[in-house]
Amino acid sequence: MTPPKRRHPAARRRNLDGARLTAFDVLDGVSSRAAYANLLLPQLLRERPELDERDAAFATQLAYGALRAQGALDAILAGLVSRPLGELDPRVLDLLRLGTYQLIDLRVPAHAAVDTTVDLTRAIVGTGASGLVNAVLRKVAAGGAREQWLDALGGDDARRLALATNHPAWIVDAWRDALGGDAELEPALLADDAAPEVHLVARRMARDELAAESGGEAGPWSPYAVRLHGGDPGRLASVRSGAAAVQDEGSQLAGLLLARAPLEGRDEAWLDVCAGPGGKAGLLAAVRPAGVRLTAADRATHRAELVRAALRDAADVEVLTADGREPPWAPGSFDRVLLDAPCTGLGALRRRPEVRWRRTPEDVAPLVELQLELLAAALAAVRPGGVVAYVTCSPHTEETVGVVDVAAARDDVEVLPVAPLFPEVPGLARGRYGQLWPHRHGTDAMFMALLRRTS
Ligand SMILES: C[S@@+](CC[C@H](N)C(=O)[O-])C[C@H]1O[C@@H](n2cnc3c(N)ncnc32)[C@H](O)[C@@H]1O
Repeated sequence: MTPPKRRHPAARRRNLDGARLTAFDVLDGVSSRAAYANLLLPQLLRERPELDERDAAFATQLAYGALRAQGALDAILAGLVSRPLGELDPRVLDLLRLGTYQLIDLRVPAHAAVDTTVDLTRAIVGTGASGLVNAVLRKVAAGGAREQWLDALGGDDARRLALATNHPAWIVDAWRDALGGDAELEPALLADDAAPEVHLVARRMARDELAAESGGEAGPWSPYAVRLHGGDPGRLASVRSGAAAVQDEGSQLAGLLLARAPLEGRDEAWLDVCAGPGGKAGLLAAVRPAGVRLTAADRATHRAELVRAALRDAADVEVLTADGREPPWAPGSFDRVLLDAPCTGLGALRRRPEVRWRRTPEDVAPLVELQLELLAAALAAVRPGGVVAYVTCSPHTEETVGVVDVAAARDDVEVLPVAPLFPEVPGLARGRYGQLWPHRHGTDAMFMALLRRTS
């Protein structure tokens, strides 16, 4: 006898609001499989052609918004659920976050936000959980919008700033420290929380042509940058062909730093020691003078493969899978070395909405150790007189100024100030080093330093 078919809740998903279901699937992938929202969401949207442009935009707003706002959402929910949030079924917690985000941030009318979330809960988790979700979301709705909720949650100014700007407290502290005080802290954090514009880089085409093709505008700092206000850059023929690529304008400046560094003597061999997935290597290959050979390495095989793909049309390049600390190249082989070091990524949070909650202060020390080793190895890889550009997509003082100051203290190393190489970029100097900020420059918070081997 065939056993009776059990109706799995997923079978009822068909009748659900597609945008909200997709947003839930993103939150669920992030919580249960440590997925990256910026990779998972586009994949789900491709797999669900029934979602029109408006649905896709709403799913994106919901998923990214709820992930960014997780700190405030959880602070609200913790006061309304009798158990610690960590003891809830993770799917129920994600559904509560989605509903709460709609109520306090998007101001979706209570009946729509609550009813659709209860429907999702019934279909995905079961009827038992839908009662809890209904009761909690009604209390959220009764508490008003985000401002009222933040007032009700109370706490000191630091907690309020962290909740209001959607950052964990330790990241707020790191940004305050890097900015040198409170004066610009709130605008900086708000800019770090806002959805970024898409920036393109014109690698093997004129920037004007790229602007015309994409409908974007020339970026203010990099001579290769075009900024887009919307649309899918993957649809552009020049991006498909590799003549252009998506790249934050700050990352473009970090690559240009290496190319612009003053250098005496031989200038034939450049190295990008942490090159994967190949963004900066692609720009370096395009802007290097004729006769320069570019070597690009990455420790991870799959990242080195991505570099190979990014450089597929470039002549005189070599891509290696190599650990920059135990390199296959001889000491002093290169004239210019870019070290775009692995880091916490605290300066690129606006692109990866969930990363701020995944990172912890304990991540910093092991990264600093790696960064110090890689920087020492990068300095060994350049000839006397050669230059090393040290770059991170984080403003955290320990992995930026802290790391470079150690190398700068050596007798055979001299610091070359960054800001004079970019006279067109105001507010760039961080002492002798350079620091871009989303609220000042509309870029990721990239840190840049330039060192010369003197002997
Ligand atoms: C910030 S990413 C580089 C981004 C890249 N420069 C770009 O613009 O596309 C850092 C890279 O360093 C690589 N990495 C980490 N440790 C390394 C090591 N010891 N040697 C070489 N590469 C390493 C990681 O695999 C990662 O791809």
